[in-house]
Amino acid sequence: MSHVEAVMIPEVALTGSVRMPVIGMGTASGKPPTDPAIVRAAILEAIKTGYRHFDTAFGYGSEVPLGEAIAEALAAGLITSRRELFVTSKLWAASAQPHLVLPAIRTSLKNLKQDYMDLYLIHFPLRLDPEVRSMPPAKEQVHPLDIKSIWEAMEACQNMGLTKAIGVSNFSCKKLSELLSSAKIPPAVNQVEMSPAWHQKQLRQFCKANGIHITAYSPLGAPGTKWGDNRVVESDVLQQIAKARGKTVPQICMRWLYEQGVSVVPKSFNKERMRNNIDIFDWSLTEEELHKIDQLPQRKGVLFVNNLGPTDFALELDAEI
Ligand SMILES: NC(=O)C1=CN([C@@H]2O[C@H](COP(=O)(O)OP(=O)(O)OC[C@H]3O[C@@H](n4cnc5c(N)ncnc54)[C@H](OP(=O)(O)O)[C@@H]3O)[C@@H](O)[C@H]2O)C=CC1
Ligand SMILES: O=C[C@H](O)[C@@H](O)[C@@H](O)[C@H](O)C(=O)O
Repeated sequence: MSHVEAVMIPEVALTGSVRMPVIGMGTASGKPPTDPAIVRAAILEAIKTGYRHFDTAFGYGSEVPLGEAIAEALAAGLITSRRELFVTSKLWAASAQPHLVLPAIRTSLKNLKQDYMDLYLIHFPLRLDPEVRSMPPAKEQVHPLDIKSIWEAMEACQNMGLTKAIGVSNFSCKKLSELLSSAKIPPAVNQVEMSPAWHQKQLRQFCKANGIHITAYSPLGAPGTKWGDNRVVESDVLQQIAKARGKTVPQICMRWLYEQGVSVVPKSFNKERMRNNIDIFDWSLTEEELHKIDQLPQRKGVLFVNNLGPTDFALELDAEI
């Protein structure tokens, strides 16, 4: 494939007729968020490169620039219809109470300048007091999530046509079991950390058995962010595989994740790197390479304690698989 052509990204069927491109562009840049003008330009570049799926959240501050980039892409004829795109956003934990869900999705849609989103996720399995604006919150401002009632409100959003599908993020097998015991609409997706350094074998098995699709976040180990580190990009094993194949370590990560049957949301606002991350569809990993990745040391990288502080509640969430 020529390097000026857009890459065609395959899709996965979620629920009903909803199809999601298996790679989406991540848009989280931490605090303070990246300048919206830079985010908007990066998203436009991503659309030119072939990205059709965008992962945002109320908490990222990237909904507004994403909405602007979509409007600009339509005006410039890069896409002919909003329906060519797949947009995911997430319910911020300070809105994780049943009566706040509808206002929250409406706010996100207003930010996005859209009348529907494709996928709406509960961002975290916890609730914060509505006035919480920054992390870490005070210990008394953090509460368990009332999964049954919050999921009913999510189901109402789908039934009203405000989102095509609903799902969760950062949910363990335990939290998913609780949700499934009362859900009328099962979650289409669980978006969780997954990379060669955190394989999520148990959770993947559980999700497969229950028809829940997994989306991998921090697929490169989130190098250069406040919540990630360099252990994936600096892994000797991954570097050796990459060198032998004439690929980059991020490409080895992306291809490995794709071969595991999950979708992936890498974040890069850099033109070369965002293209590099999706150039993975015309080659595959060998049995031997897969075996080497299977043997890599495993450790969860993105931890609740980093956002909430080292409370018993955060430690408990981090210990769930
Ligand atoms: N649901 C949740 O709780 C969470 C969801 N997410 C979602 O997942 C997305 C991706 O995860 P994220 O945590 O950002 O981590 P990633 O593993 O995608 O890593 C992103 C970092 O890697 C750099 N990078 C990207 N591509 C390359 C490359 N080819 N070579 C070298 N460096 C590269 C980026 O910098 P640069 O931009 O300069 O290229 C950035 O610093 C987020 O943006 C967000 O949408 C993430 C965390 C939690
Ligand atoms: O400042 C940190 C950010 O808010 C971070 O906690 C989130 O961006 C999280 O990693 C996510 O992407 O969902």
